[in-house]
Amino acid sequence: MEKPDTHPVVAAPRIGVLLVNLGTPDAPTTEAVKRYLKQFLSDRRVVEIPPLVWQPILRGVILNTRPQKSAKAYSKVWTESGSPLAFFTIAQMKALAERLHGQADVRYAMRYGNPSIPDQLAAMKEAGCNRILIAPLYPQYSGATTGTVQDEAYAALTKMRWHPAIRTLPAYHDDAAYIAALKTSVEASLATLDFTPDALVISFHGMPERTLYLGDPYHCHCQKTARLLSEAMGRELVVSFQSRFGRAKWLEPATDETIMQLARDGRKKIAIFAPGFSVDCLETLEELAIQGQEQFEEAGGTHYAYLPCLNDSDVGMDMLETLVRRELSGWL
Ligand SMILES: C=CC1=C(C)c2cc3[nH]c(cc4nc(cc5[nH]c(cc1n2)c(C)c5CCC(=O)O)C(CCC(=O)O)=C4C)c(C)c3C=C
Ligand SMILES: [Fe+2]
Ligand SMILES: [Fe+2]
Repeated sequence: MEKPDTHPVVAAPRIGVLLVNLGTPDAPTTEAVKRYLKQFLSDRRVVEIPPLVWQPILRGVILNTRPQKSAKAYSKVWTESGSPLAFFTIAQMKALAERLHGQADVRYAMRYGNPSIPDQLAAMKEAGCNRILIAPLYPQYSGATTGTVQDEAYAALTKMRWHPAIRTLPAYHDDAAYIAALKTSVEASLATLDFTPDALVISFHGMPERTLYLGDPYHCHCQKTARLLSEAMGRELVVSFQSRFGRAKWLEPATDETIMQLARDGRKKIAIFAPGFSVDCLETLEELAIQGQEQFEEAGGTHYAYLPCLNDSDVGMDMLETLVRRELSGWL
């Protein structure tokens, strides 16, 4: 390499915080959803079937059928500001940046779609961030969520000559700040209802059941969140797992079957919430709030309420600020 005339520019050092969520299509169209699902469902942390077997199924069947169906579902919850998952994640980033008073460069990335983790890490490095906290926004750890975010970040670092120091936010499924925020948020939402629920359902995104036996802690993390919240609230919570995908057996009981059974058992008024999602998204606003209500009423239920995620609420941001400041200790 030819020797340049000047020393390379070295930016003033900064602390960076990168909030990372799952990602979402760029638009509620078949094409955009297809692009998104192709990247998402090609992640070997998400679908643990050998690519030689899986890719022909994905490209031949799934990507020719599911995008159209999913695009219809997305269009029911899409807003003027775009996908709910994206705009709530951006709102969280802005609120956290404000709370950290310029002490850190706060950005966000998506594991699938845009902005990508490698692009954001490169931009932060360029801006001088030599210490970066990567915060996957998943309270419960799973290889398919937290694990793959960390894989992607570490892979991006292999392209950098001068690494920033890296910290990662651990799963916070049993953190007192998280449980307290959920209790406050759920109780505040319940107080706005014009009925008293006969049952309170806590729904987590599902995973293939075999991941539990392979050592993924996700199932235990969900159960522990539910137990701690139930103890904190002093009331029973009915645990279930939603969004089944594919033919394998998933964690049970399934949310749709659970709510229909509650109606059949005479529990005609229910409220449901999903604390495994940091922000509201397709899986909560369409599957729980819309489809869930239809299923419950078809089974004879009379009163149904979906309670929102923490999103960028004050109580949710108090919690996120507590977690982030803790991980930044010694840096800030
Ligand atoms: C919160 C944790 C999540 C886990 C665990 C998870 C596992 C998981 N998901 C799929 C397949 C799909 N998930 C989809 C949407 C989706 N999933 C999560 C979160 C978790 N997924 C979120 C936040 C979202 C919503 C995204 C949005 O844009 O709002 C979808 C796409 C939608 C659809 O076509 O139904 C698929 C597909 C698998 C296979 C899996 C476990 C291995
Ligand atoms: Fe999912
Ligand atoms: Fe378990």
